[in-house]
Amino acid sequence: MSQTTSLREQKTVRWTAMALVSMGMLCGYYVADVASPLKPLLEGQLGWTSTEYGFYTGAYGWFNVFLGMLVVGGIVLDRLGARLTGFLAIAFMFLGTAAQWWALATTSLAGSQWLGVKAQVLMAALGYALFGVGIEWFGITATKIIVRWFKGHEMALAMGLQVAVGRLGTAVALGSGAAIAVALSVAGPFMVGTLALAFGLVAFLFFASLDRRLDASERGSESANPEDQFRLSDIGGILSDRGFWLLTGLCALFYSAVFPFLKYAPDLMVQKFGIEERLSGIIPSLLPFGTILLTPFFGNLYDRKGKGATIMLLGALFITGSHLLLAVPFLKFWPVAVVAVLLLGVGFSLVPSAMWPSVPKIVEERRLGTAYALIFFIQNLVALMGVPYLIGWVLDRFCLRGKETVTQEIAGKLEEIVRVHYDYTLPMLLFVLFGLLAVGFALAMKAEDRRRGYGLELPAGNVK
Ligand SMILES: NCCCC[C@H](N)C(=O)NCC(=O)O
Repeated sequence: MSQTTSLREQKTVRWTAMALVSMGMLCGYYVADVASPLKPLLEGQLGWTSTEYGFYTGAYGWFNVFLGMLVVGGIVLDRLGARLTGFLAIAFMFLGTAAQWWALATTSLAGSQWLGVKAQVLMAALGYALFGVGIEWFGITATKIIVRWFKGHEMALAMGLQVAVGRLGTAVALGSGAAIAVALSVAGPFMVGTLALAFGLVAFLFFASLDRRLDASERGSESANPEDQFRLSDIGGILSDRGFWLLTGLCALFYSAVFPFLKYAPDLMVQKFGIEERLSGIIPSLLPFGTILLTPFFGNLYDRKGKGATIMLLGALFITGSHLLLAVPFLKFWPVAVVAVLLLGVGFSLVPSAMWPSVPKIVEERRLGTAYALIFFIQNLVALMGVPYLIGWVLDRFCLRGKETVTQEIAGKLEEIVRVHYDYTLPMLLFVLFGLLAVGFALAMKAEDRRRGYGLELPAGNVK
């Protein structure tokens, strides 16, 4: 069968496939980040501490790391294909979000403890952990789908756009989460997320039928050639590559400076810049909004001009500078926060736009699902589980400045809530440290690329 008759050669069809898959990303990222603007409300209305919030938000990685679900996901993807893995992923996200909705809405858990933890906190955490499996499986599946549909075409642009659609979900979550919670209840944003994921599932079923047609147009299955089948022994091959480890290190450190920051950014706006709780997600939402245009822009630049390793280095420098600005204690005016968040947005666009399309330059296609899963595994362990918990613990242990009881209107009623005050200097310095370490890894990656000739500085069309 000649390449020209394949369905992927039709531009409209491959972009339709990309759009359908991106719906899952949109809804998934909304739920992933919707708790961030709720932190002050979880503390004020439900009596959570920062450590409990960090415990809950770090639960994202529990099953991925401790049950090895990310590696299982990579193997399921490479052996059973993207359609089944994608379907399971959205189903996990849906169930995990419904569980979080229930945990925050029910009164039946009030006052109970499970394993020494507030039952409500643990139930919400377990829901988030299941959701975390789903969104990570979906992330690696969507990336592999893009490689399959776009290789030899606009691959970095498509990956950039897919990430950008996800970031739109984050922006909507940050911008609207607190307002929905104030209007309905603190569980309200999770109800919206559950409904959105049902929609994402339907969109993915449409994609699956298109993908089946792609198979038919190529008269084969997703992995028709036995030579192309993934083998367990391939894991050793991936792990013995220094370039793979440098990219993984950069990924873990870069995302440690960004994703956990997003979990605390609305609270930082309240605590340091004096922004009203209801509006606390607005400035942080500029971050994902900025990346919506910039990530595909830099992805397109990488496709056409190359310079992937340089783009990653620049991105790491931008995030370090931005966190430094936010760490300075006397810079408390909200325009400083806007500038810093915009700088962070540039960094948050530069690194992923070059990092994810660089993986196929380092790892063979048949090993890609597992390679992405291994990278995400380390990222989950460090950036999505360890660091969010660490920041919550640091806040409670070293940064508490006092508490007061205030009256606030919630769902139309006046209620007394507790307002907790923190000094965010130390957590921000930790984010600066992660940025600096990411710069170190980006420099080492650039040197390794020169030595091994991965082609990270070359334009598209040079994938091995
Ligand atoms: N807040 C969503 C977390 C997604 C984590 C995922 N492992 C990932 O890194 N995706 C790529 C990205 O840049 O969002």
